[in-house]
Amino acid sequence: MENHLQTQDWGLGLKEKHLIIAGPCSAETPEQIEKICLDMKEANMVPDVFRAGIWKPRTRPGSFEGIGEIGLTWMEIVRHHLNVPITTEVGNTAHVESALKHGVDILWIGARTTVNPFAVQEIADALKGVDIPVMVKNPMNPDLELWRGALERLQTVGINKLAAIHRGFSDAYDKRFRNKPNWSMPMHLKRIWKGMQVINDPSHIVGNREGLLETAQRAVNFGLDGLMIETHHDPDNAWSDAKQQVTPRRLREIIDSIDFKKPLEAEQPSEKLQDLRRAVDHIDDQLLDLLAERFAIIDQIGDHKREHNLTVFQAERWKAVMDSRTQKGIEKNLSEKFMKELLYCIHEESVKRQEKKLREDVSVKKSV
Ligand SMILES: O=C(O)C(=O)C[C@]1(C(=O)O)C=C[C@@H](O)C=C1
Repeated sequence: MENHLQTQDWGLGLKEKHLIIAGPCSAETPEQIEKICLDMKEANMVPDVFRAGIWKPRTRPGSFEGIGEIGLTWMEIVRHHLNVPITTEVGNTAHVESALKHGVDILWIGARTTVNPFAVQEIADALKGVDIPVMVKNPMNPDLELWRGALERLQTVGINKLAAIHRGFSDAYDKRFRNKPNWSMPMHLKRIWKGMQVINDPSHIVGNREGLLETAQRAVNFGLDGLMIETHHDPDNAWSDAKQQVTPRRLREIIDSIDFKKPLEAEQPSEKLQDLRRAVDHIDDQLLDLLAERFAIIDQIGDHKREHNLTVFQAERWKAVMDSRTQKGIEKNLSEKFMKELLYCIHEESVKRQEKKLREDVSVKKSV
């Protein structure tokens, strides 16, 4: 599925790269909305898009679950002061109807909704025939197909103005993050869905104010297309997500500290870069030849195992291979994690190849 419209073609006057989406976690009162807008202007931090949560999915009942539809009437205040498009999260058909009634410019689907194809389909059905951009946050769990599937469900009903948001993934053990980032997943999404822009949401990834800059910078380094950062005039007293919101002034500092890299595609690579890339091409060719050679030998070992009735998986040998190669890799300045992942991958392929041969052999025997 491709040929969706990118942010710069949404008809909202947005740019292509490094969109800044900011605003409070939740709309609380008209006064709060106005104060945030005024502080944004004062700090010279008017975002490209203003965000405000109206309905908040909370983990447990009892905490503030959003102000509801009335908050949408306050968005006129934003239009008056900032004159930028407005986005809010929708989690069901009623939210969609209400958001459309009040002229919300961009919708987003949250992680807790993306995870449920029934819910996404209901929202998509409610949007049939409507011309509105929709951004889809990654599901709670790192499941690329589920993320892609949600975008496809929207495109199938005719929503063509699409973008994705990486807000990290729930992780029961790693408590360094509120939602652990998985940088390879948005990059993978961009690879399989050409032109898909991915906004990064460092607020939900780090869950505090201190780590925002570092995570935002990493997102830019990984080539993501924009940032969504929760912004409140008085973060400590925010009604939701108080710990991770920043003032417009602080947001200005964060944005000014980020080193926005140039997109390389836009210009001709220098002579030096071209030389270095040629060297990489050459090494990759050699790597592939060596891998092909290794697997040719693996196939011979497979034949031998079949003839001598040996199991494909050889735990002791494999442990020795893993340990020695990992150690050698570390000595050559390759990370242990990388070495282990690479070796697992190679081993899995070896086992699959040998096992396939064994199966073929069984089916030949059966047919004679
Ligand atoms: O040494 C073997 O028995 C092999 O088949 C090779 C190999 C490998 O890829 O290095 C593959 C499978 C075994 O579990 C152990 C090692």
